Amino acid sequence: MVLPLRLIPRLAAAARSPRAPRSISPRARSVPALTMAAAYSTGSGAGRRLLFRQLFEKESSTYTYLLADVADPDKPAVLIDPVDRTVDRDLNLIKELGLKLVYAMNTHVHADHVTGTGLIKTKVPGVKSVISRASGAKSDHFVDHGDKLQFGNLFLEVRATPGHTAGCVTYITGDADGQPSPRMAFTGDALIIRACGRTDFQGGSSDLLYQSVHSQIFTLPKDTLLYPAHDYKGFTVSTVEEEVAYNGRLTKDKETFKTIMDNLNLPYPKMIDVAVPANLVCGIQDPPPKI
Ligand SMILES: N[C@@H](CCC(=O)N[C@@H](CSS)C(=O)NCC(=O)O)C(=O)O
Ligand SMILES: [Fe+2]
Repeated sequence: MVLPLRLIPRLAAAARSPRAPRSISPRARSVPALTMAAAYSTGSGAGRRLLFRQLFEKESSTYTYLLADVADPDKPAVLIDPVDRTVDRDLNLIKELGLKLVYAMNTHVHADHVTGTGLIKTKVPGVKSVISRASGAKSDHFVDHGDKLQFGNLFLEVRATPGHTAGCVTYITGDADGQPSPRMAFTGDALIIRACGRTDFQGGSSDLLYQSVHSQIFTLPKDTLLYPAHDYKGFTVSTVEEEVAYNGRLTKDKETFKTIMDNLNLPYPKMIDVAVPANLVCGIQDPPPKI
C-alpha cells in the first residue's frame, strides 16, 4: 500500500521545506534519487568520501570489495577480488550507485575461483586489471610494495605480503589530503579472520607468511579494519587488535606456526587446475558469444 504524502508527516514536511532544493548541487540534482541515497557510506566527516561495500560469492566463499570516492564528481571506483560468477551482480550495483569503475584489482593469483577482472574488461571498456608484478600474471597495471593506486582523492597503498603465494599483496586505504578516513586493509589470503592462507602451493612459504603478517599487518594501527578475501566461518571483518590477540595460527611463535601450517592437510581447491592458468592472465579475456 502506498501512503499519501500527507499521512507521513516528516516526509511531507521535507517535501514542503524551502531549504531542501538549495542543499542539493546542480550536478547532484540530475542523479536519480536512489543513487543519492545509496552512494553515501557510513562514517562522518572525511569518511563520507569513501563508499564501501562488502560482497560475497558463496561457492568459493570469496569476498569482493567495492570502494569509491563519492565526493569526487566522477565517483571513481575500484573492485578488489571480483569473481567471474558474480561480475554481473557487481557491475549492476556499480551502475545503480552511479559509480565509474577504474580498476579491477586482485590481491593474488587465486587458486579456487576464476577472477572477474578479465570479464569486467570485456564489459566495461577502459577498466584496468591490476595485480602485483611479483605474481607473474599478465595484467594492464602492475603494483609493487609501496605503490599507491589513486581513485579520486582516495588511494590504496600496496604492501607486499608474500607467503600464501609469492605475489600476494595487501591493499590499505588512505586519503590523498591526509584527511582521516576509516583505515582498512584488504589482506587477500595472507590473513583470514582467526586464520591465514595455506602455504602448500604457488610458491607458498609459512616462514615468509609469518614474517609478512607480523611486519606488514600486525604493525598497522590496532583499530585498522581487516577484510580478507575468504571466510569459511561466517566472519565478515576483524581488526589488527583482535587478530594480534586471537588469531589461532599467527599469535604463536614462528616454529609453532610452521608446524601448524605443515599439518593443515587440506585438500587442494577443487578448481585449482582451471583457476590458476586463467588467473595468470587475469581471468577470461574472450567470453564465448551468447547464442
Ligand atoms: N575447499 C575450497 C578451498 C579451500 C582453501 O584451500 N582455501 C584457501 C584459500 S583459497 S586459495 C586457504 O588458504 N585456506 C586456508 C584454510 O585454513 O582454510 C575449494 O575447494 O575451493
Ligand atoms: Fe588464495
